[in-house]
This record gives sequence, structure tokens and C-alpha cells, in this order.
Amino acid sequence: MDGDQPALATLHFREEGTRIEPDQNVSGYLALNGALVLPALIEPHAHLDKTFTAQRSPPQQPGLLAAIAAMHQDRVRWSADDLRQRASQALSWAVEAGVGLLRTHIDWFAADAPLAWQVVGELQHPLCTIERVALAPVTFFADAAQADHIAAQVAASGALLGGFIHSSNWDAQAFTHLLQAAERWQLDIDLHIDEELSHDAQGLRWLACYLRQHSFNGRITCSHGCALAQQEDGEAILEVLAQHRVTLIALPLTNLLLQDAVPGRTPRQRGLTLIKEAQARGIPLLLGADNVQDAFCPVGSYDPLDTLFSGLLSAQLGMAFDEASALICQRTALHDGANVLANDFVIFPAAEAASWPLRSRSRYRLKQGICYGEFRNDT
Ligand SMILES: Nc1ccnc(=O)[nH]1
Repeated sequence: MDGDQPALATLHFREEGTRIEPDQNVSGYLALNGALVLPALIEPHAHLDKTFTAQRSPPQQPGLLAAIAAMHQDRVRWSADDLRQRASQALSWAVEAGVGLLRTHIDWFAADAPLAWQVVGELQHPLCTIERVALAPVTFFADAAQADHIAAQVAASGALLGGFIHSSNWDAQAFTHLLQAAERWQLDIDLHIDEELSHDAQGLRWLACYLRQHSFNGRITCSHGCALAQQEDGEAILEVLAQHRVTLIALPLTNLLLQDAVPGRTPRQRGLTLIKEAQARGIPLLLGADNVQDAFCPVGSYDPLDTLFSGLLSAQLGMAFDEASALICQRTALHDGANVLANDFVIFPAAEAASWPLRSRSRYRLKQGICYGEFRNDT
């Protein structure tokens, strides 16, 4: 910055990382001429196993539980070829958008890993790291030995342990087993938790209670957390999550679509977690796309700028480029010690901060000093 004005800089890409210096006008360097630059984007919450099934398996009713029912109907068609084709398309859309880290949940339907676990595990892209999270209903952890069996498979895959925790399947003991199994296998966790507007949702309240009494060495990420915004003790719960550096992921697109969804009635509530209150407490927070073109959400693009745009309006976030952009690229929210200047950037050649993230389609990637992608003049 030059006072409060942005200033041009020269980026030197070195083995040990990127050095940023005041603009030096050196020859042989790519001239960006003040283009907007961000670290490679993050998609922290996707579902590559379900994606692109909306047309063949639409839900019969609005809302989360009807979407889950439609997904169970569709999954009989999840052959290796079907999964590979849909997940690869999703990955290529995400990479085109500038995503360098994509975390996908994969539904588990039994205590042994589903076919999608292996198929998505085989996906690779030189510009994108893929992380898998085992998404099993919390009731799968009711039996401690079975919880351990699931965690062992996840550990062997170098993945994260997850769980679907909701008042429709609440089981405190099963949740304890999930946490204990994760701790035993040294796993990070990423939970679907309290994705509802019920005051009585117990997941985050109970997690806060657990963390007050037990240690947990891994990184905890909580996705959704919609109920917090309804609960009188929501901010007290956040205080505990802040002390334990729990990360929150808000999913503005699907939360807007699936929460407070009643046929023939305009939604009254936004369904979002306590985004601003979390930020005020220094809780690491990211925005994710969640479901893309499946029974949970018939639209979506794997472009984090689209997710951010919906977050800007639904959560009334300020300063899109200078501040809110961190919600789609801050790696430290998922990984301790992640290097912000890790030699991997997205460049928006034709964008200006005042319009961004709109009018910002054209972009390319600069990774380890190598430029990928082409300029497109379709902003
Ligand atoms: N929002 C969601 C909850 C559970 N499963 C999904 O795919 N999506």
C-alpha cells in the first residue's frame, strides 16, 4: 500500500517462496499492470460424489432431508465410471476457476469405505490438491469398535474424518466415539453439524462442552453451524470454539436454498451461521460451495467467486476484494502453518476491485512462476 492506496509490486518467485518488493520495472518479468492477484483459491467444502446428478434425481420436496432421500435413490447409479466422469468434471471446473485446494466430503453408507472413496482418491490434478472427508451419519459411530474401524480406514487414506450431526440423528455417545476415534488415529475432523434452524440442535453446544473437558490434538472444522444463529447461547458456544481454534465453514448457497424451505412460502431466514460474530472472535472462517447440481442444490459452478458473491449479500460482508476475499483463499483456516505466499496465485487481468467478484471471469494461474490458462475477454 502507498498510504491508503494500493501500490504496484514486483513478485519474485524463488524456490524458498515468493518475495514481494516495490515495483521495480524489471525486464523479462510478466507485466500485470496492476491486475488483481490472490493466493490460489480454496474450495473447502464440496461433494464430488453427488455432483451433476440434479437432472436425473431431483428432490421431491424442498429442504435438507428430502435432498438426502433423493441422494439415496440416485446412489444406485454410482458406478466407478459414473463417479469418475462427474467428479473429474467438477475438478476441472474448480481448477479453471483458480482453485488450488479442494476438500470434498464423500458419503459413507456402511462401516466400510464406499466405491466413491477410492474413485475420488485416484483423482489428481497438477494444479489442485484434493482432500477427502469421510461423511458418515453420526449413528455409525454409536458402536466404539465400528467407530475405530471407520477411523482406521480414513487414517490409512491420509484423509479427514467427518460426520453428519443433526437433531434428526442426535446421539451424544456416538459423537464422543467419533472424537475419540479421531484422536486415537490422529485425524483432523470436518463435521456437518447443526445444519438446521432448530434451537434444540445439540451438536456445537455439545462439542463446546466436550472441548472444555477433553483435549483434542487435531484440527477441527465445523461446516454449516446454522443453528448457532438461533440459539441464545450461540455466542457463548463461539467463545469456546475460538479458544480451541475450531474453523467454521459457512455455505451461503445451500444454506439459503435448504434452510427455512417451505413449499409455497417465501423464506424468512437466511440460514447462515454466526459469521460476523465468529470473525470478531478471530475464529478461522471460510465460505464453501457445498452441493453443485445435485438434489441438494440444482445450481452451482465450482467458482469460489460465485460463492463469495452470495456470501457478500446474504451475510452483508464488506470490502469484497480487500477483506472478504480471504474467505475463499486463506489456507491457514484449514492448515496450520500454511504459507500464504506459497508460489501459487490467481490473477484477474481484467478486473477492478470496485466490481470484483463480478466482471472477473477472466483469470489465470501463476504457480511456481509458470503461467497457466489464457486470457478470456468475456468479463
Ligand atoms: N448440505 C449437505 C448435507 C449433507 N450432505 C450433503 O451432500 N449436503
